[in-house]
Amino acid sequence: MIHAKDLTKRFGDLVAVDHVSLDIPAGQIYGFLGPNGAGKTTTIKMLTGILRPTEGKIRILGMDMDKDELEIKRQIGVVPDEPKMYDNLKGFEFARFIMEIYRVPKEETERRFYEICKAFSIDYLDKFISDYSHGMKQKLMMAVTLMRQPRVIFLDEPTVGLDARSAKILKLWLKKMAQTGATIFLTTHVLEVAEKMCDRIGIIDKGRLIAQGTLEELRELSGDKKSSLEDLFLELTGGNEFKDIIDQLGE
Ligand SMILES: Nc1ncnc2c1ncn2[C@@H]1O[C@H](COP(=O)(O)OP(=O)(O)OP(=O)(O)O)[C@@H](O)[C@H]1O
Repeated sequence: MIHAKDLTKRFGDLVAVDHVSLDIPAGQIYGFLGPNGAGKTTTIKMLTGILRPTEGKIRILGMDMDKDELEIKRQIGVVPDEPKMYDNLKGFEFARFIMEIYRVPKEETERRFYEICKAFSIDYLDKFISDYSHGMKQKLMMAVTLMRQPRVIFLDEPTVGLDARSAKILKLWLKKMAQTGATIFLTTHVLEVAEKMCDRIGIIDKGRLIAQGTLEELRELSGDKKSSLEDLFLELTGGNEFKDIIDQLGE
């Protein structure tokens, strides 16, 4: 469903994403982890057609990004870390606008939209988006994305800004969608989110995919079957310099 081969993005001399290859089948929740500036957002932007790769090939839902970019964009769902929305619209107007652009079956989608709003406690649809907090915008963006039931969904840091209840609902909703065959790609710094909900995890560092697999496979890679994802992550991305700092701090 999500397939990338040797995906690379250079910004001048900086190689932000360096020959990353991914193969994520239908029904899988894939967690993309990495330190700040590792290349997660740049990867998502390329996979969703927002940024053109310097090198590499992308296929989503069996379509080639070079040839079918518009159709891919019509079929996928994207929840960016900083959703850009129309400040001068009210929440329910924004939802209608999205329904029109994507030409979805209106009645059924509207019913699902209100069901999702209820689950996420979105009770501010008659207010202007300009008056929303970051978390309120994030939730509305999720609701208008999930109401379309896309078969492939990308979420950049989806739990940032969400309260504990909304984060829990989101996890359950995404799991339910994956069970019905949707493919979900999410980035997160919250290792607990990755540990609890992702079927497979990829770790990117300085643009390179340094490890990929189930939690079990990552544990085997480190040779310690009991490691937590936090230990594995720090071991893979930390280096000796980090260990020295931790030692100095007495951990
Ligand atoms: N438009 C751009 N122009 C130049 N450099 C960029 C641009 N976008 C990203 N970068 C650089 O590419 C690298 C990867 O950035 P990216 O935003 O993909 O990281 P990230 O893993 O999402 O980080 P974070 O966890 O902090 O959000 C960084 O060094 C960043 O400064």
